[in-house]
Amino acid sequence: MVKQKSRIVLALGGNALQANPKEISAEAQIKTAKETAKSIVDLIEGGHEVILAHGNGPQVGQLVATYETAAQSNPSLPLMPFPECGAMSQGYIGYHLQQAIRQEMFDRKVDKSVASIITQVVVDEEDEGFKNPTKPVGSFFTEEEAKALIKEKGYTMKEDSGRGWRRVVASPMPVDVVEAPIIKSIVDAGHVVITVGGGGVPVVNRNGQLHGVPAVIDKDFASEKIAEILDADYLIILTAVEKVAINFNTPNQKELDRITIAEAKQYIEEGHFAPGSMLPKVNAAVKFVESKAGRTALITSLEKAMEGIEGKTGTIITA
Ligand SMILES: Nc1ncnc2c1ncn2[C@@H]1O[C@H](COP(=O)(O)OP(=O)(O)O)[C@@H](O)[C@H]1O
Ligand SMILES: NC(=O)OP(=O)(O)O
Repeated sequence: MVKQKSRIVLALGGNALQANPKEISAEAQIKTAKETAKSIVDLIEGGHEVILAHGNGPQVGQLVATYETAAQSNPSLPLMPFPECGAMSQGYIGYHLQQAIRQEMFDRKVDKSVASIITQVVVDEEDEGFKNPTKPVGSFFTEEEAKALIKEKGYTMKEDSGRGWRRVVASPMPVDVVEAPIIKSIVDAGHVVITVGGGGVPVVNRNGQLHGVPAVIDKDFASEKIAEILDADYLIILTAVEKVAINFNTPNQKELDRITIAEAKQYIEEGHFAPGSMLPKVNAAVKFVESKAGRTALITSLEKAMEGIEGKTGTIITA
């Protein structure tokens, strides 16, 4: 599917960072990042320009909750706001990916550098997303545990795609990527960049000054935004499933191979994709393909990334 020497924005889903979503430890993430790096360096070795984005839902939720728990037992400890936790998550996830990719490139004698950029993403203060929290973060809970957390901490909690209950937070749409010129210069220089981690730290522009806001941008939409800005040829969203399905999790489930944006929009309208999980991926793919002629999006699993790129599997979204 992918032409030689393409510019590809690769959005890494949660399973590219933790094999087990219930275990959000540094050790587990380092191990998974090493596996993930292999698929990424396959692409780089294939001559493509790769821009990496990644999620942070489990990590940012864990960081915020850890500070809350610490402050409960010791009120002299400060709470850490969402934007700061978002920046921390970008830092340590980027560090794990950087180490893994650097090593994999070194082992394969690929002469490139890799760096992550703490990326700020501008959002609109009036975005409807601030009124209706939709972005699942942190760990999974049972319904009973979730109800206790709603009562005790005032969290908004929702069921997440049949996998359990999670805290949900505001998720405004990305408007612009503050560090885009630096990101572009790294890509143009032939190096590998990790950016818009966790969708980027959400900031609002008040009279020219940037202020962090408590929200978590969806990394699929932020990946789409940077893909447009960098004039990428492909947006590839890697997640836990090989293909997008209609009638998902029902006896009539049908996996989709190649769909047009018109078909994708029809399936969205019919409610086939779960909000907070598959829906933003399909919406981001549609937005990217619509943004300029010749752009293609692919949604597949990390394990099948190379086959997907060769056009052998995954769900391909074209004009
Ligand atoms: N229609 C659908 N087709 C395929 N997967 C779906 C669909 N609707 C919901 N899902 C779920 O969405 C998940 C991907 O979303 P999520 O786990 O939030 O992504 P990420 O990999 O970015 O963390 C899949 O693993 C699957 O469980
Ligand atoms: N920020 C974000 O979209 O994270 P996840 O992909 O982990 O949900």
